[in-house]
Amino acid sequence: MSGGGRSRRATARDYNVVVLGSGGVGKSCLTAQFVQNVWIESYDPTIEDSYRKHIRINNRHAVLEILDTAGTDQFTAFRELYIRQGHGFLLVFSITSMSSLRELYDIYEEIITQKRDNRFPMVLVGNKADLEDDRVVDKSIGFRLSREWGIPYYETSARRRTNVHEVFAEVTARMMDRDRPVVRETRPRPKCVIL
Ligand SMILES: Nc1nc2c(ncn2[C@@H]2O[C@H](COP(=O)(O)OP(=O)(O)OP(=O)(O)O)[C@@H](O)[C@H]2O)c(=O)[nH]1
Repeated sequence: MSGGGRSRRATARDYNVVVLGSGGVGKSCLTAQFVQNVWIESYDPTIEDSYRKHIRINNRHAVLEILDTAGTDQFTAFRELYIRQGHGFLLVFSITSMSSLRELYDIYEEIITQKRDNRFPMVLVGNKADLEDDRVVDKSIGFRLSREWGIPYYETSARRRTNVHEVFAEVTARMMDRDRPVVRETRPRPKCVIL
């Protein structure tokens, strides 16, 4: 490293964020909105996509390597590998599908078992919150589960760009907090907008 002051970017830490959840819940749309500010109307099942994005949280800079995973059943074999790579996870379901929420139970268990840590950085994400008329998962269920798991719950709409940045900011803040030794400063929580 050259003399003089190190740039802020040079001190940035890389984090792997893995976006998990069943097929069609909106993992790719959330990721595309966060990384590229674009909305994707069509459904093209993902095999695996990764993105790189710089983010600044409470004056600290991080580089996120975001892995948008496949939700369809034939790819569950890869989940162990995804989990091994992750420093933080977005657990995504659709508020229009109770089964998509149920499928997260196994994923959550797999994470805490593999990481041997039930405080691992994770955020529970109820997507498609713009489809209120089709809602089958009540907000109270999401909040109850998030309390049980000890992780935050956000409702998002990739379509309307609601809370998209917030969920990535929240998991990043948690990954950063985890890196800190002993004394933790209190940080303002990223604002959560519930639709
Ligand atoms: N109304 C609405 N539709 C959404 C939202 N997010 C995603 N969708 C739609 O849901 C469909 C599936 O979205 P994807 O982002 O491809 O879902 P995925 O979870 O990545 O699916 P897999 O790749 O199969 O795992 C697409 O037609 C999207 O346009 C949302 O917030 N609101």
